Amino acid sequence: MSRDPHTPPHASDGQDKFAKAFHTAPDAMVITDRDSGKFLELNASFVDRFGWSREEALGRTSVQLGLWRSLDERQRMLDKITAERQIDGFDVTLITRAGEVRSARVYGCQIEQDGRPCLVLTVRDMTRVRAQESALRDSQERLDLALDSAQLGIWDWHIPSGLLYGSARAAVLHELPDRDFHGPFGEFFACVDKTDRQRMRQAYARLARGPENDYQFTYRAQLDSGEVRYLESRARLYRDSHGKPLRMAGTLLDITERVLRERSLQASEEKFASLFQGSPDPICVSRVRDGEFVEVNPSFCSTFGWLAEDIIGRSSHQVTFWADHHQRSRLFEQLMRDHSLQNVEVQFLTREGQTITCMVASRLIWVDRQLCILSSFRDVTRRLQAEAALKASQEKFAKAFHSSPDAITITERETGRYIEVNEGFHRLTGYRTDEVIGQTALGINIWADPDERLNMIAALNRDGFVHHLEMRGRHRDGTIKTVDVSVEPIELGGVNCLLLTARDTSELREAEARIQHLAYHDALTDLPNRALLMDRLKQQIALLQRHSLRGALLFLDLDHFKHINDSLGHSVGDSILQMVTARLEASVRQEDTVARLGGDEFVVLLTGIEGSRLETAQQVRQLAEKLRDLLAEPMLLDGHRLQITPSIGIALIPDDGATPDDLLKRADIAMYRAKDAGRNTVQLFHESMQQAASERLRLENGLRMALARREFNLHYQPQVDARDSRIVGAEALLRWRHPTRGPQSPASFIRVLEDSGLIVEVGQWVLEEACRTGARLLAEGRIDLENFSLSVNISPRQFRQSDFVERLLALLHKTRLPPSLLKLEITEGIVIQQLDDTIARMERLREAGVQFAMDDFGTGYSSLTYLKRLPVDSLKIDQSFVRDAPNDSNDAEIVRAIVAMGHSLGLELVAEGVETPEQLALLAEQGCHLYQGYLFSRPVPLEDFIALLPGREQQAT
Ligand SMILES: Nc1nc2c(ncn2[C@@H]2O[C@@H]3COP(=O)(O)O[C@H]4[C@@H](O)[C@H](n5cnc6c(=O)[nH]c(N)nc65)O[C@@H]4COP(=O)(O)O[C@H]3[C@H]2O)c(=O)[nH]1
Repeated sequence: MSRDPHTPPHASDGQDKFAKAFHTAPDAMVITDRDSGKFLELNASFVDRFGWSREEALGRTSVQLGLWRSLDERQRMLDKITAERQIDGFDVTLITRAGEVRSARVYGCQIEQDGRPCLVLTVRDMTRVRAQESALRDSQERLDLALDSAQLGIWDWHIPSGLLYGSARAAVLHELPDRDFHGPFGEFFACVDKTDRQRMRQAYARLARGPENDYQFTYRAQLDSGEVRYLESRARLYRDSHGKPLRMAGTLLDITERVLRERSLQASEEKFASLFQGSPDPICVSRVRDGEFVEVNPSFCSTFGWLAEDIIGRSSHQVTFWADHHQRSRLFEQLMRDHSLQNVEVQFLTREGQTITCMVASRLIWVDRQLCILSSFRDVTRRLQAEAALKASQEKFAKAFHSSPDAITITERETGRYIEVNEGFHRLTGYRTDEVIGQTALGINIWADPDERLNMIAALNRDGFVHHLEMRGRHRDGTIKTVDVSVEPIELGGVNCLLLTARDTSELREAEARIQHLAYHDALTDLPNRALLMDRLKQQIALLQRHSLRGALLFLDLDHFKHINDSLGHSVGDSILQMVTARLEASVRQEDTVARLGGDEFVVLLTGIEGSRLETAQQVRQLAEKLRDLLAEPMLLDGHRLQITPSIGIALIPDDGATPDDLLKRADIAMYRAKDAGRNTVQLFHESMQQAASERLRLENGLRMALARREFNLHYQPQVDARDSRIVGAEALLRWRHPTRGPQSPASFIRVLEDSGLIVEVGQWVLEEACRTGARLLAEGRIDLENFSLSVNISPRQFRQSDFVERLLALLHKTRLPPSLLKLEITEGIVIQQLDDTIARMERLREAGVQFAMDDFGTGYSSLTYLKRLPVDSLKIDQSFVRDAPNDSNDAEIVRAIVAMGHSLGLELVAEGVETPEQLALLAEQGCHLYQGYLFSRPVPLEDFIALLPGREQQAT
């Protein structure tokens, strides 16, 4: 570009040549006088560059021209030339005539010209170069700054030599010293993780194969500290003209933070995704713009019944998700305003249309640059239901608590203080709720027995609960009550409490005692009953045996009591039994037992009697006689003066039996014997009586089979009109012929039939047989409907059958016996019991034509009162009066009175048991002409009776 600036122009070497070079040099050149500094020569480039013309500059100095910005700089330059005789590129800053600042580099040397030391100076304008350099430097700095601020390191690998340049930053990133690296490739990348180095090689191999030249690779630098640094290398491969890799240069960036951030982001995204997917609560994302579901989790699907693919892409409106659209709009507005919603209770509809109540939380989020709503739901339907159920149950329990008839208290376990008591507690103790809350049971002295209280606490501590412990509690008025106590531990608001239930069992206990008493006592007389008697008897037998003492069992039966009961009514009967009780109790010792077995049967158990059997028997008999006399004392009841006599049977203990059953049976047997012996007597049991009792049993058993074996038949006793000895009727009388023992006495077997109840069945048979006979006699013309009646005895039990009337009418219908031919003989016993019912039955039968006769009239409590009301046709005068009437004026008087009564009531009179003409005469005298008795005929079998009847021809006449 220019000649060597060190070579000054030399006059002696051809002045023109040098001058030309001097003047045409592109750099500014001057020759100055060394000592004065004045310009001696200058070239055109100087004029060009500095603006001073040759004329202006020659003879003047650079200082005079104001070329220097810094005179110090000029001086340093001059000093350097002086010292070194030349300068080879001294950078200076000069100023042109126009004031422009120029960077220049000065070359120069000292020469001799005309004997004067001169300086030849070449001033090369470096302004542009400097500007370029500065710009370069600036851009380098900016690059460095950028790289630095980007934290980029740079590297440059010369592939053929394997040498690598790395910037200080790149070096530091590789944990190399903090300066530029110049060294082998391997050394630079020594810290790269082994596997990454392998990958790096592969990546380079791929790159080297071309055609790509850009390279990006992330690898891990293993630091000495054990940490790992992630570095991202971006580079470009430069190839030679043959395409062979020549150079590779690029940057290096520490992306550890980013990698870690990305990783944690990824982890958090995964976490969120798994939270979203795995959340037990339903979650959905819906778009604000159109309300469409963007994402739903599995719980959402299972809760609301939608498949994800069915609901995603559809709006909540389209799938009818909200139960209340107004609420939806309201909440949407609120969400838009507040950006979030917290725990709002909302009702949604499932796919099946079922309502589910949820607590909903929503907030706005951005998903793929779209504003969305993230909502999570908590299904509280069950909880609300459970809460409602709990509330209901709490209310129920509160109700139960307060309305319970039992006393219920809740106390704090630690202090024993009452927290709650109910109305039942008030009733039981007298304390009101407000008086006891905060108090303790001990404080208000609720428990009557401190030991019982301690027992309860011990049981509670031992078993954890108390169930049905009987305790005694104290009412505030001091009364003690038996209570059944149960205690359960409960927890209330984290506080250990005790729930105590106390039931007042005082009444229950009393009732139990009453029941117990009733079980062992007779309700009417409050005497021990059979069970208690047997119990005491058992004890006494053992006791007496142990002490070799004797005792006795007295069996009392009131004579004709049934009759009294029937005739005067139950209340009179009851009063009699109570009076008998009082009399019995008053006449025995405290240790003796008076018991009632039922009906009119009493038992007296006498104990602790000393002496032989004989002595005891005597003693007991005396007492029994005393009792008999006492009971026989008249009683005044309901205006009636009554006399009750007992029949008493005695069994001695242990002589007559070793068991309660045996003793009672034997006393009973003795009592029967007393009855048989005419009543109002005392009988001591004797072995022979056992036989009589056995006989009775045998009789009963025989009777049970008699009907089936056809052992019964009927005898007929004529009823006669004495005036013309005409048979006007007959009484059918039952007869029993035992297969081996022959005919049995009706007097004994009829009583057994009645006692055993067999009379109902047998009586029916009698009626049937009698009706058939009557019908036959009528059919055969042996009797006359107008002048004959057939009497049949009806026992009270038979008459009391509920369907007696219907049965009889049916029977009459069946046998075709005209009802008017039948006459039912009833006793006062039938009549008195339930008088109205009796009359009603009799009326019904009488309407059908059946007649009634009152049997045994005079023996009972024959009273005009009821006789007037009874629809009877005839009275039968009992044979006991008839028998003695001729000799006994008393009986004759009774007969007269009965006949008079009969006549005044318009009743027919039939006298029974007429055996003698005297009797008949007396009756006739009184005006009673109809009779029945041996005088005319005994009861006879049917054929014999028929024989007594007048022949048909006779009858017809
Ligand atoms: N000494 C004596 N006795 C005479 C005389 N004339 C009749 N008799 C007896 O007096 C009883 C009259 O019957 P009753 O008073 O109804 O007394 C009857 C009656 O109450 C009852 N009876 C008899 N047959 C039946 C029956 O089929 N059903 C029911 N329920 N009771 C019957 O048995 C009782 C006794 O019957 P019988 O032993 O047959 O005794 C009969 C009869 O044989 C006489 O001149 N002198």
